[in-house]
Amino acid sequence: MLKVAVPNKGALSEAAAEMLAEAGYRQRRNAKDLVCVDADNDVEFFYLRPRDIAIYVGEGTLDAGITGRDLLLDSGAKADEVMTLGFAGSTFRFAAPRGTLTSEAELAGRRIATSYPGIVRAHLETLGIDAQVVRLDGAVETSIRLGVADAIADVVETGTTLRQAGLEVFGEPILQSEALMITRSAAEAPAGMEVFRRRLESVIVARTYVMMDYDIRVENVEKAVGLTPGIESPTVSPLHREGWVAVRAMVPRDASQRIMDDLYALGGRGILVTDILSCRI
Ligand SMILES: Nc1ncnc2c1ncn2[C@@H]1O[C@H](COP(=O)(O)OP(=O)(O)OP(=O)(O)O)[C@@H](O)[C@H]1O
Ligand SMILES: O=P(O)(O)OC[C@H]1O[C@H](OP(=O)(O)OP(=O)(O)O)[C@H](O)[C@@H]1O
Ligand SMILES: [Mg+2]
Repeated sequence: MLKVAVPNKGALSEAAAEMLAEAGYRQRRNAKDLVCVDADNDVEFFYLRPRDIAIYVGEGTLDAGITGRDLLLDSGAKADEVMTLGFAGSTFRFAAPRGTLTSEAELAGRRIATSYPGIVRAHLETLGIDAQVVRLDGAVETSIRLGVADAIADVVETGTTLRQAGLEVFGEPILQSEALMITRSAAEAPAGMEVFRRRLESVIVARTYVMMDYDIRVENVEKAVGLTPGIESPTVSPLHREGWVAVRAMVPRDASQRIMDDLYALGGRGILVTDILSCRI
């Protein structure tokens, strides 16, 4: 049975469970359950602290996991990104009280609070800066006011938490993070891994693309297909009406309105957009 680690709480947990459910996997009913066996699909899900997931996968105790790139890098575990999952996007950045620090060089000799000491130490080393790293479990934004640090390095999404704490980012972003599927480095894929990967990929594609159908005059079909090239190649079928064809292609969801405008301007009519429920491409 394939063993998969899923975040049991925090920013990744709900979106990960939703994605797995959409991929047709059974998920726990109760937020306190630690394990959920999906016997029909031959997968066992383990609900673990997001921070621990890369460690289990890196050790080979579990076959695959869902975690954040920042957590994977901070852990130093021997696990690799298989694919990005399209949620929990964030930036990892230095911040300090407004108007105090303006560049990384000013961190020399200061205290930096973070829940990600592995990333911060490695980054300071790359920059050649000697500073003290103070490891905290969370809510690091408060640490400066409470006097244990001069700056922080933390996850920033909207920036609301920083603003509320009177802090502002400075220097270059340390890294871009997002949710990932990870597996053990250099391990042979166990049975069922490829099916698991494909199912997650199918959810991402179904979320990212929509199906577009339209009718167009034959003489404009090449131009129209240029706007809707699809993933492999669009389907072009004859219409009963002389001189017209019907075209069907997958298009990126976020570009669909613009593509419809362009198709309409080209003479496309009966342009329909539908959701893709699931797919294999
Ligand atoms: N506001 C956010 N927006 C997007 N991603 C976030 C946000 N906060 C955290 N993350 C991401 O979620 C992942 C895990 O963070 P999370 O805060 O859920 O775990 P944790 O801090 O270990 O647990 P907890 O906060 O429950 O103590 C990381 O990859 C992080 O980048
Ligand atoms: O830029 P924002 O949109 O405000 O989001 C970023 C905040 O979200 C996370 O906190 P979380 O709720 O996980 O608390 P924690 O710091 O205790 O982990 C992260 O650690 C930041 O504090
Ligand atoms: Mg957190």
